[in-house]
Amino acid sequence: MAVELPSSSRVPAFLVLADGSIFKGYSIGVEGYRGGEVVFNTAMTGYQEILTDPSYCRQIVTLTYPHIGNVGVNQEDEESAELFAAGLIVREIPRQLSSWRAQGGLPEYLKARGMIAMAGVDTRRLTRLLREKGAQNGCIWAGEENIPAALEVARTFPGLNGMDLAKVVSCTRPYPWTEGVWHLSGITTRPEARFRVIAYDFGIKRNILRMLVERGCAVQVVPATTPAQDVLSLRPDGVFLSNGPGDPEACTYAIQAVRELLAARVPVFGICLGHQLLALASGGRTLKMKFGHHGANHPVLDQQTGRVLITSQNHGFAVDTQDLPAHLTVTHVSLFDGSVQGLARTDVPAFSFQGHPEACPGPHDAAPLFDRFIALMQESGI
Ligand SMILES: NC(=O)CC[C@H](N)C(=O)O
Repeated sequence: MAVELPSSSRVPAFLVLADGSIFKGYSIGVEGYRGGEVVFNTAMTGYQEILTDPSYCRQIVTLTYPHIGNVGVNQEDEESAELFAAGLIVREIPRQLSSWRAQGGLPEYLKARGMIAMAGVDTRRLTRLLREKGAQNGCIWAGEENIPAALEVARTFPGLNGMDLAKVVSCTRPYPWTEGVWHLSGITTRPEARFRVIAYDFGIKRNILRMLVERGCAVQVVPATTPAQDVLSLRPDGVFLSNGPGDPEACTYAIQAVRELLAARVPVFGICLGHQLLALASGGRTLKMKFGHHGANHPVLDQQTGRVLITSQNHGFAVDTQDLPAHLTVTHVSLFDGSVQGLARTDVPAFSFQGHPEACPGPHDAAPLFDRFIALMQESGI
């Protein structure tokens, strides 16, 4: 049951889009304002994973599912140490939590972590607008109303095109991922490490690191700007390219590094931004999508097996299908719009996926792609 706060104690909040549209509601986070690109996500679960996914840096996220916060928050569901989204917009916040895993409520968490967020918004109207016009720049504002000032912030936000944000969210120093594998029983185990993997942190999510460790990888995470020679000098069995925010074309240093790694024939696996970087380093191109893919039920066709995978997605750029170089094979396509969802190099051991095989809370249909990376390292090591 949702128990609403008395409206007199609510701080007003509003969203203004660059096209002048206004959405009013009330604050469920801290007071202040932020500009960003407004995107909608259709997932019914995983709001905490979304807020802490570094790929949402500079994006204001609206969730189409109307009740957000029902299961509260807990430490284990964070995909990184920070709340990276620029803002959160929901229809309704239930005041009563129902989960044995909850360690606290969402509004308290948003406030403690300095997030600007609002509820009471007609998220269906907002989503329809974004679908029709495409992702919009906007300003989320919590506190005393000042529409002209918010409109100015929305209109001066430069947009994500050309923005290199991987460098902004990446770790600044290399570190080993030391966490073991937890089990619901409360026991933590550490599978024997058989492969040395270097993971580029362009905005890496913790569940990726967990899935690599579960499969016998010892993982060293390195900053986004690490030169390929530094990575190769560690003689890794494989290199992982993480997800991350912003425009992939703007990450010129990473594109160069991936090119050198491919030339060295080290096994490479890329997810989302990592997939786009693999394409760019291989001579492909990327483009900005109208409103992107953000959800947890996107059907993707595996062209090799004919199987359909239900996948989690979060991207606003995509690999251009036009003029793909001959050494890139399209392994997966979106059944929503035919966009490229998976690539493999025909000449060197490298492949990538646009969606999220690590999706936590799922779906898990694409998880076997991690096993494919293990197999690739195994074959290459012989
Ligand atoms: N989740 C991601 O890695 C997103 C990749 C890229 N920033 C995009 O929007 O397409």
